[in-house]
Amino acid sequence: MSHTVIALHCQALIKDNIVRATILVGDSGVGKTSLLVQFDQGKFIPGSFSATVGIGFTNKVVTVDNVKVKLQIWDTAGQERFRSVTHAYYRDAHALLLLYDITSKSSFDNIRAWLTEIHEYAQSDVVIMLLGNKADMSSDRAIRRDEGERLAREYSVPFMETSAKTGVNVDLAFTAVAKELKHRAVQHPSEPKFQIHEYIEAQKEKSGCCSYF
Ligand SMILES: Nc1nc2c(ncn2[C@@H]2O[C@H](COP(=O)(O)OP(=O)(O)OP(=O)(O)O)[C@@H](O)[C@H]2O)c(=O)[nH]1
Repeated sequence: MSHTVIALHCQALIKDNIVRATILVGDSGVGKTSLLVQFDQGKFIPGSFSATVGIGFTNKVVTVDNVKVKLQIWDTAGQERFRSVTHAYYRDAHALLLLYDITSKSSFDNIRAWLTEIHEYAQSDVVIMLLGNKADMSSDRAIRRDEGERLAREYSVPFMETSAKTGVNVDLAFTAVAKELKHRAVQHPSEPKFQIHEYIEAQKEKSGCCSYF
């Protein structure tokens, strides 16, 4: 087969474009903007913290099983005074990444309040993922990994620890969400139901991620 034919064949396999809105929420300073910059540009900008004002926006395409999933990612401001702006975006969100900072007990304690808000304003079938960010800062850790796991189990949501600084699990978090959204949109009858928890565990094992923490 010539290169041209192979290219055309591959293009034909990319059947659908799925566009899905994903929003990042959590207390101010937990690392939402940094996580998005790491996912989008593969870099971490250290230095002074500049809080998001209102809302930021980035488009990112993830190819899942030959289907392009365009994630429209909304980076919300964690500060209380922007909360009404954030609420307006919940309704249209297909997925929500909810972050706390593993070095901040208050950001973890506030997760229950965030989940209450999400259940009040978002669609009932929204995909939610809980992320414990700043996993590279193990010497300042205030929340053990098993505490994050337990909270996630209580709310039946997938969980992982991430580091926007080192990039650990950042791609995995967004890819797992994109896969779940793709499978919900394009589910072939012969395909078994996608299990996001199983996918995450299998990927973590493959990368040996968790020994980093
Ligand atoms: N060590 C470390 N620092 C991080 C990580 N993620 C973010 N930070 C730092 O934490 C601070 C806050 O990060 P942001 O990404 O601005 O936090 P945010 O959640 O977007 O904050 P708001 O915009 O106010 O809601 C910055 O100084 C970042 O450099 C991480 O994974 N590891």
